[in-house]
Amino acid sequence: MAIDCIKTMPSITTPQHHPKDQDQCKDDGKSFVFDAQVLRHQTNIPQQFVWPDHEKPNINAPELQVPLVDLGDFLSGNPVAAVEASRLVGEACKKHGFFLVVNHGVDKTLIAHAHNYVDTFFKLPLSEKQKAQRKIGESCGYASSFTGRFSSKLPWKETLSFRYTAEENSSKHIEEYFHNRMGEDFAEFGTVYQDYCEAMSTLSLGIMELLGMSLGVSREHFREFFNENDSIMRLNYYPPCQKPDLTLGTGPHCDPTSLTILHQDQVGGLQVFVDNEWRSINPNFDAFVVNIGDTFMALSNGIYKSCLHRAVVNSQTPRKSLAFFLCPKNDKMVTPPHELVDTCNPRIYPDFTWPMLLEFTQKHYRADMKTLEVFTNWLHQRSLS
Ligand SMILES: C=C1C[C@]23C[C@@]1(O)CC[C@H]2[C@@]12CC[C@H](O)[C@@](C)(C(=O)O1)[C@H]2[C@@H]3C(=O)O
Ligand SMILES: O=C(O)CCC(=O)C(=O)O
Ligand SMILES: [Fe+2]
Repeated sequence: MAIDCIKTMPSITTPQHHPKDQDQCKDDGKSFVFDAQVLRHQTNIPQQFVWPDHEKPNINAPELQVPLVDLGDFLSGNPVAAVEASRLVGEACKKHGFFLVVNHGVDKTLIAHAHNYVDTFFKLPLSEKQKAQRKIGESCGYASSFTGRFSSKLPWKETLSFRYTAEENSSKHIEEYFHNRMGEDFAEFGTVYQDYCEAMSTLSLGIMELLGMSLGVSREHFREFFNENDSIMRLNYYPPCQKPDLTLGTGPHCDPTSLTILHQDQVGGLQVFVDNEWRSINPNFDAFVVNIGDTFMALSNGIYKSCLHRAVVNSQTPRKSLAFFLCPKNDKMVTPPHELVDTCNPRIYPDFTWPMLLEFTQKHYRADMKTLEVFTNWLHQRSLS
């Protein structure tokens, strides 16, 4: 039996949000396990994975072609390239909140290794993967679907998430984490993701310069804000599904984090919502997909959009993606720079810290396309009571 239990998640009620709308958990005392080795062959998928008709995917959504932002010349200080890259990024972030970067400077062999080790981990027997099991209320560890938290609209995927902290004198904590959780055989695994996260953190600081420039703020402002960051790395593994048109690998959502740097393998499945329709972003090994998340939308005073996206699955081939979620250090106040606020553009979101929003999505609200709006109302209500 592949599935058996559900746990309770505290729910909140605000004028904008009713727990029922989000299909939060009921507490019937049972527990689900998403065992991909079993489920990938089932032609009748469990009801918990069947999404409502209005959210069912078009697995053949039309491709969206977007201009590639060339970071090579920008990062090496070419002023003409900087103006062009900043124009493209500004346009994209105001419209839909994502863009693709090439010539990013990240070693291709490192990216390939990072993908290979996703296979290594997810092909392990369930009991081995569970050595790194994510606990309820935590954002790190192994999670098979979302089975401990929700009873419906479950994503057809497994994930492995871990923290990456960039600060002066920070140790090789990812190596230690895997060594402690998974044993000595995982030493090299830890080294690869330590190196990958360091490369992602460096790349995200370069992109922060570009975002600062494109918003008319100094190049340094957001780079400094994120220089020390407390980020999350997530490995997504989507097993084949015999009913890919009934379910979703990842439901429609905006990332609550600041900036996501995503690398998808050659299988395809990422879709973004642009001009009122879902469009596919075809895989490109040379490119990273960069999404604006809710926290950066707040930092830009709503000028840049948090990207609405989802992932579909297929009946044949497992799919992998590597997601680095850039997050500010815990004590940083998320507040827009003064250049982005004036009488014509008053503040849209109240000040908050990243741990407040993270806790909101872990304890009170299942991240979707309205997270930032509901969180804002929740903060306002709390400050009145
Ligand atoms: C199907 C889903 C997976 C997801 C929760 C959701 O209902 C829709 C949003 C997804 C998301 C995006 C942000 C975070 O990465 C995440 C952990 C979250 O809180 O919402 C994921 C969830 C996931 O990947 O499991
Ligand atoms: O796998 C993908 O392409 C998207 C994953 C995603 O959106 C996420 O992990 O937040
Ligand atoms: Fe996402």
